[in-house]
Formats: sequence, C-alpha cells, structure tokens
Amino acid sequence: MSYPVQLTQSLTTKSGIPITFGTGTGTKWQWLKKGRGEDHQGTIDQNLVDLILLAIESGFNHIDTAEFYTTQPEVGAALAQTDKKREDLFITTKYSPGHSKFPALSNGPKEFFRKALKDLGTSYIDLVMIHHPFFNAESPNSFGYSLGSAWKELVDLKKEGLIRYLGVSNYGVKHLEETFAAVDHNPEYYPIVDQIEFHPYLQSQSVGIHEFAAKHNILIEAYGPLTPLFRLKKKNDEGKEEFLTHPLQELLPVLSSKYSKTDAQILLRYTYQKGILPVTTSSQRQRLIDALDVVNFELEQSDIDEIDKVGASFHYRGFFEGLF
Ligand SMILES: NC(=O)C1=CN([C@@H]2O[C@H](COP(=O)(O)OP(=O)(O)OC[C@H]3O[C@@H](n4cnc5c(N)ncnc54)[C@H](OP(=O)(O)O)[C@@H]3O)[C@@H](O)[C@H]2O)C=CC1
Ligand SMILES: O=C1Nc2ccccc2C1=O
Repeated sequence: MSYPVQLTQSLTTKSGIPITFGTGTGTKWQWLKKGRGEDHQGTIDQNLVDLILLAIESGFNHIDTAEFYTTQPEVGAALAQTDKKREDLFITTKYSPGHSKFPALSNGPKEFFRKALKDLGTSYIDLVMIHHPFFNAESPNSFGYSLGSAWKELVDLKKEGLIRYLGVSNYGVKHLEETFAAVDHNPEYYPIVDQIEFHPYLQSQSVGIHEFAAKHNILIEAYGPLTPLFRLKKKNDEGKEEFLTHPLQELLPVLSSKYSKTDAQILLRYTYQKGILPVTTSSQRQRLIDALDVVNFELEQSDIDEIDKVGASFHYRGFFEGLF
C-alpha cells in the first residue's frame, strides 16, 4: 500500500518516471575528497562511485551533486557504469557563486555548466541550481556576477534545451523576489525548487520561506533531514567532539516502536509528509532501502504535530550560520 503525499511539483526523469528522494554526494564526501590535500579536481573517489551505484541499485533515481563538492566526476563515472539508462535518472548539480569567504569556482554559470556536462559525461542536466544567494558582485571572488545576472545565464541555457529544470538553494523570500524581478516576473523562468536545510530543529531556514514557496509552486527539498540523529555535536573542555542531548531523544524511540520503523524513517516520513522532498545519504545498503520505503507508511497528524512541538523547543542550524 502506498500513501502518496501531494508535492508542489511532480518532477520526473526525462523518460517520465517520478523522482525519488535525492541521494547526496556532498557533506562528508566533499570533505573526504578535499581533505586529501591533493589536487582533487578531476580525480575519482571509487568509494563514492560505488556508493552512488549502491544507491541506484537500492532504488534511488535522483542524485545530488554540486560544483563545490568536486564530486561531479564520481557521478559521471557512476552514470557510465550503471545499467540504468540516462533518461531514467535525474541529476542535480549546483553552480557555486563567489561570496566573501569562497571564490566562485568558475567564471560564471556558462563556464560552470560546460565543465559540469564534461565531468558528468552527459548532454543535458535535469536540474541546475544556484547553490546559495550570498553573492557579492563587487568582490573579485564573484567575477562580477550578481544573483540576477547569474540566473539569467542559467535561463539562457535552459532555453537552449540543455537544462530541464532550474532551481535554487538556500534562498529566502527576498532572494526569490530578486530572482523573479531578474526575469521580469515571467513565471516560466522562476525556480522550480529551493533546496534548504530542514529538520525538526530548523523548521524554517529563513522567515516565511515555506509559505512563499507554496504560493509560487516551488518544491522545497530538504537537506540534512537526519540532523537530529548524528550532527548535534559540540567540543568539550578537552577539545573533543561529543553529542549533545536533545529533546527528540525521548520522542523518536516512542514513535519508532509505535510504527515499527527506524528513527531515520520517522524523520524522513515527517519531512515528506510536510510536502518536502528529502535529500539524504547513507553508506549502508539497508539504510538506503529503508529511506525509500518511507513512502509506504503514514504518520498520524498528532505525531507530526508532536515532532513539530518538541522540535521547536530546540534550535540547530548546521549550514550557513549567520547569513540569514
Ligand atoms: N544545498 C546545500 O547547501 C546542501 C546540500 N546538501 C546535500 O544534501 C545531501 C544530504 O545531506 P546530509 O546532511 O548528509 O543528509 P542527512 O541528514 O540525510 O544525513 C546523512 C547522514 O546520516 C547518516 N544516517 C543515515 N541513516 C542513519 C540512521 N538510520 N541513523 C543514524 N545516522 C544515519 C548517514 O551516515 P551513514 O553513512 O553511517 O548511514 C549520513 O552521514 C548532501 O550529500 C548534499 O548532496 C547538504 C548540505 C548542504
Ligand atoms: O553538502 C554540503 N556541505 C556543505 C558545507 C558548507 C556549505 C555548503 C555545503 C553543502 O552543500
């Protein structure tokens, strides 16, 4: 039995298959690559290729990468090795604009896009996002690009048929309004997705974003949906990282036992039932299978409300702290 959830956008692969939850190649994978200190551009981490193949084998058809992660070549290698046809898979990548701390990695979206096609070994990309809205066109880090001019270049690529859908990530209401203005308020060129951090401890990455997205038919994708299970750490007096105690530690086991699901499945179903598409990852086969299986059960509304309530009593932001 399946319990469909109404999403604001029904995105599909080119062949028309509805997209699954996303499987991520950022977070720990990008640090593993970059942490080696070698020139990782263009190198291939076979462990990540194997993980992407495992995710595809486990049923994921939606793979999330980004210029910033340097993991496009691994996604390209997995595309070349899998038995699945390209048109049955859905690939997302993200242009990395420069901001005060990090320079842009390419001289504008068009240069980024040419490299992305090459790294991914594909002739089109399903979904291209701008990774964050923290542009600073005056800084040499940004090659003169602003939020509006970068968006318009991506729109040109979409018009050429090289990109199927356009989206953004970490955008708040004011950034979306600026994007709408850049295309003279033509909804045909509005972002179709906003990928943001979402979990019970960060139910709104920026003020009013979920309401605004719903009004404009923008699908919210959640990154970090399992944050309460593993990311809540702080350094102790000896400088060692230790896990924080947090309020969902009591509620999640109660719900897991009530529904005979894992804590991770409860969190993923909570996200999905709110009309938000999770982007998640695991190095473990069973966890990947479990993640997709959450479309097959349903949380009672009172339990969603309880997660909301308990979650709101604690705050945790894992990414882009201080920028919203
Ligand atoms: N647009 C943006 O700015 C950002 C985008 N992203 C994208 O989103 C993707 C996913 O983000 P991420 O935060 O990793 O997603 P999640 O919140 O899903 O966390 C994934 C982590 O959870 C662990 N995990 C999985 N299942 C369980 C379980 N049952 N119990 C305990 N731990 C579990 C996994 O470890 P294990 O391998 O041991 O299972 C993995 O390290 C990224 O890879 C990236 O593609 C991420 C951050 C920012
Ligand atoms: O996956 C990611 N990990 C990150 C860390 C810092 C900024 C962006 C990201 C990602 O998108």
